[in-house]
Amino acid sequence: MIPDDPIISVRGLVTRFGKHTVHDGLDLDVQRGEVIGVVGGSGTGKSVLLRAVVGLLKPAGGQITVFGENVRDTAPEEYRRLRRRWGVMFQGGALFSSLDVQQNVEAPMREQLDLSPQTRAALAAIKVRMVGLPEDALHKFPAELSGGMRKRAGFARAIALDPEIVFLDEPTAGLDPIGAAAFDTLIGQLRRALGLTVFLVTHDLDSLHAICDRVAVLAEGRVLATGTMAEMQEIDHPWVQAYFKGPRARAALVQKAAS
Ligand SMILES: Nc1ncnc2c1ncn2[C@@H]1O[C@H](COP(=O)(O)OP(=O)(O)OP(=O)(O)O)[C@@H](O)[C@H]1O
Repeated sequence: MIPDDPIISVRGLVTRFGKHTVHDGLDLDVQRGEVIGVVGGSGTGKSVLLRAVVGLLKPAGGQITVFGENVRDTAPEEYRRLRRRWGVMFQGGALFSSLDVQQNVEAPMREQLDLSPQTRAALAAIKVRMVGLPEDALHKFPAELSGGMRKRAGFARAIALDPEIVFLDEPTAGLDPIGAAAFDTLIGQLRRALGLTVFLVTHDLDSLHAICDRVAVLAEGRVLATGTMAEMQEIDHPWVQAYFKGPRARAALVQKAAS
């Protein structure tokens, strides 16, 4: 792969559930090392796009390559090898409720790597520390954690295998503004420290301002526009105007200017 190739490339993606077409010829490129924020109205297919890119959902058409490899048509062993290079945090953290935090973080390691229990435990402890959880969180079950701690634990699991890309589905949803800002800071810090590419599905304008290099707007079954937050101001589309120039957008801008 030549270095300037996109790390993720989606061409002509079509996804359907029965007669309902979610994506109808969607194109998107993500460059290595960038944080891209995927936004769009409810039900426009942001999570479905994420699931298609990581190979959890079979599209009706189009092509998706990650690291230059075709995700859709890989052999199981090849897909397993690809999956090792990315981490996913689904909505709400999506932890296994019957496993404690250490076991949750170890889960991808058990599946993908042949490590001794001691090494796994040591690596899980490092990941938990990296996401800012206290050491005693390791032996807590998801139900014993706050929403913010659960998200951090989900993030620790997403980086368990030292991925090159992390996919985060609405990581700040449901957090109070202080917790959400702290989570944005964490994403920014880990992105810099680990050289991550971040595919971030979000509704959170503050997150877009704080950590995204570029935004991709989903509407009408495709990516309507991509660009910086400043470039979004210039897009002449009713949803884009309402979202990026509405009262919440102005509040987020004021907050950014003050920070
Ligand atoms: N497994 C499924 N079976 C049937 N329909 C589905 C399935 N998953 C998603 N959909 C439909 O696909 C559309 C897009 O869903 P998706 O979850 O990607 O939306 P979204 O943009 O992430 O929305 P939100 O911002 O509300 O989370 C919705 O109409 C949803 O009902």
